[in-house]
Amino acid sequence: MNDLASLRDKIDAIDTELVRLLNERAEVAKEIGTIKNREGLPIYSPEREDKVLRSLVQKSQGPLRPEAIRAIYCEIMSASLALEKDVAIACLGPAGSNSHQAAKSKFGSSVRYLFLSDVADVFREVRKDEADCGVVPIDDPDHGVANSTLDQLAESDLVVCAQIALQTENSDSNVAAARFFVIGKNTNPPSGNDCTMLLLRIEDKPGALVSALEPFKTLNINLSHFASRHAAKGSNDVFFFVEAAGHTRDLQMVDLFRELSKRCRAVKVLGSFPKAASSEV
Ligand SMILES: O=C(O)C(=O)C[C@]1(C(=O)O)C=C[C@@H](O)C=C1
Repeated sequence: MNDLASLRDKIDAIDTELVRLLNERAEVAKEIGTIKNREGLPIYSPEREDKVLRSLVQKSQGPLRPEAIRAIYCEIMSASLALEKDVAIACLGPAGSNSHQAAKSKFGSSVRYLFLSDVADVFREVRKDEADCGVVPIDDPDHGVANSTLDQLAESDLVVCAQIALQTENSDSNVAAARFFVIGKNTNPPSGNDCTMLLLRIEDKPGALVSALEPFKTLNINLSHFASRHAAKGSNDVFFFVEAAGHTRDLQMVDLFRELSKRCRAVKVLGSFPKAASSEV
């Protein structure tokens, strides 16, 4: 037998074993799905997916690149999700849009996608349980921050449960990352690698913002993103959206919220979710 044929025989044997193992894994995922459905737990577990991916990337000795491992496991977990429930993800259409691509890079090709025409509709479909989660833009290199998403987050009781970085190419062929949020109804448990999006409502007067940000410095909590919006018409308040390192259940977050509540008109937690993988940003 020539080299090529014998190497292909080897691959056939490995594939047979891989598919057997994948089906065995899928059976376990179905059992997890039965428990989750029985106990009313969320099917999508971003903190668990993040832990699985980080641990596999760390254990892998190559030659597969980390991005390849992430892409393969995105599809494996997508297939698990679809076996656990008829999972639907709402995003901005049409099929093939940046939002759809971002959603597919997180949820894979086994789940169902609903295409909506604006961000408010994505929030509405998730609130009505027509979709399990929604994917909405938060910032992109060409258009900056998506104000419609900030406005919906300020009003809505939905939370940010994951983020997605999508590499996009602009007209000058520069590659940059557009960021999207996954929104849902459930608060994530800690993954050990989280950040928290907060909305601070602050009076529009000198020194108010500096005072509100001071506790982050004192408690040594890193801030990674920052955006502002005027609160409702006729009000003299400004909304500041900040992304801080850590999870709301971290001990130092308790201290942070106590300090913030003294310095801000209102503080709203928009969600704690796993940080993007370093190769994604
Ligand atoms: O561990 C779980 O909760 C599962 O449902 C299994 C699994 C997986 O395939 O590993 C699938 C979907 C979840 O989002 C997370 C992980």
